[in-house]
Amino acid sequence: MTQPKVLISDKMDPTAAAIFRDRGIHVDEITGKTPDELKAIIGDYDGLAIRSSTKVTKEILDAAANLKVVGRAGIGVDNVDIPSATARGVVVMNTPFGNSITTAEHAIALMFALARQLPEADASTQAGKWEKNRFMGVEVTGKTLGLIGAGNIGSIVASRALGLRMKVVAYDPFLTPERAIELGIEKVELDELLRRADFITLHTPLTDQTRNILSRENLAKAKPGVRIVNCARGGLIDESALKDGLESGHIGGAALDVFETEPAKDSPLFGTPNFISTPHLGASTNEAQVNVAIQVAEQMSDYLLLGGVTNAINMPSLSAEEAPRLKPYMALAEKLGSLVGQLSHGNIAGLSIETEGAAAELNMKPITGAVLAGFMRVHSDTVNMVNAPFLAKERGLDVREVRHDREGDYHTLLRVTAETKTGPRTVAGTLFGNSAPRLVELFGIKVEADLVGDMLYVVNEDAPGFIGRLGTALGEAGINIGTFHLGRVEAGGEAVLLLSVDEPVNSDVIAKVEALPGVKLVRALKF
Ligand SMILES: NC(=O)C1=CN([C@@H]2O[C@H](COP(=O)(O)OP(=O)(O)OC[C@H]3O[C@@H](n4cnc5c(N)ncnc54)[C@H](O)[C@@H]3O)[C@@H](O)[C@H]2O)C=CC1
Ligand SMILES: O=C(O)CCC(=O)C(=O)O
Repeated sequence: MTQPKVLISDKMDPTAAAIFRDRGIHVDEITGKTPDELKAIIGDYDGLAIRSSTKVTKEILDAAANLKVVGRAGIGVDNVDIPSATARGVVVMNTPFGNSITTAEHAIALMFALARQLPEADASTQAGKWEKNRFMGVEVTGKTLGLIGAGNIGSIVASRALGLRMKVVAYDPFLTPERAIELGIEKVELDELLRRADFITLHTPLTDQTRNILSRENLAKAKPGVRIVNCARGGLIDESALKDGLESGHIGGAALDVFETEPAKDSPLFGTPNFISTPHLGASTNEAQVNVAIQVAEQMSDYLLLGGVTNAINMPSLSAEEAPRLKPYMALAEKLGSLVGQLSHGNIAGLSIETEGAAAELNMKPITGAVLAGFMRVHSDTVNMVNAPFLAKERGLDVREVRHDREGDYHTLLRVTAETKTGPRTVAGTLFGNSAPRLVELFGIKVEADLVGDMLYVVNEDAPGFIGRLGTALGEAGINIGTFHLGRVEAGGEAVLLLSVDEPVNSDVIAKVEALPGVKLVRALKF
């Protein structure tokens, strides 16, 4: 295996680079590049570690010929074009918990800063004004905090607010009543939250549903004097309506850590009364940055070195411990998927993937991903385990997974059945010595073959002399046979031949084999 290369393109705690080096990965830390500069160098790297400054656009991904993984040292992945990454088979990972406490603490800090006008009071005091009567604050005790989004960060904010003796109401369509009880908060609809909250804090990702959630219309519904904190994402609040609300006094204060456009160097909100801002500092503590740096470097190294997948946005998880055990199964799965794909010519409406024996105890998602990758790679060489499930869904392929508890003929078995117009067609394989993939069933006929390199698949009437004629036809074309596998249901019936050959079989040779007496089907295969 060649040494993988990782680029760290945003400022990151040095622990990340140290971990990559310790694990034998070459790492370059090159920050502050323009998109064009990044495009020029990204082709060299297998991994890209980022925070929020690097924008991983389709253009960057198109230039990233070797890229396998993007690791976000943080939570939000809105700076990564996930569909393009998925289409290119690049895994995108984040570190969902490493900076949550820190960000929740920043929201609480901003809430206090608003309640007591700390930035203005500080500026005035340091300007020698001593304006004791100008700064009259409010207590938070007994007030209602409205949480929009009660996930990881929102629930930490809730626990801190309850500790401050606030009442907490939350709007989050995915918050279950049981979880709300567990958190000690009240689940409400957005309108009720707006009507009741003295403070509002936002903790949702930016999605089509949350964009502009505090729109002009919703801000108008808020309780007069409400103080608003946003440490989640710019775009959740209509910034121009927020400015109008602050100027009219309907909104008592607003603290933004995040802006519609970042870096926010000349926001119209600057200078508005009771407005406070920080430059996207939510995650900026020593503790959080060490946490996310360690996590991202470990996760990316596990993927690049062992195939382990943790916290991926576009792929199911696969632990670094499971990965080596699954590796031979994935090779078998890919070969079986590829065999079905090569022999089907696109006439397949669905695939059923079954495991039996030892295979039935394994995490099936990666196995399914590998079957689909093998199956679809027949038509596109950019398909891999990351994008195959998405492509299969796009194509409307019905994919089923079945685990069997029963004992079969083999200690471990993987079976792939294609639903074709002419009925189900099944191939199955096992692992010899727990590591070597072998085909053991081909469309109902028992065979035993290694699917490797160039191969020839022939269906013929089982009759004396056929094998000799086939050998002569291939020999005359200068094609050497490496291995020869024969299977049949009964003597004199239909037989299948699977040959490995030392060179590719071209269409002229296929035509010659097709012309042999008793031949029903010939296909050249490649693994
Ligand atoms: N300012 C900063 O430096 C940081 C900002 N963040 C941002 O904070 C946000 C929240 O992070 P986490 O709590 O870790 O995410 P999370 O995924 O744990 O929680 C998000 C919550 O939003 C809820 N939600 C989704 N759609 C909603 C909708 N339409 N209305 C109401 N609620 C909705 C979800 O159900 C979920 O409970 C993310 O956008 C993240 O990027 C995270 C870390 C640092
Ligand atoms: O890395 C940062 O400073 C930003 C963190 C953030 O916004 C996130 O984790 O979503």
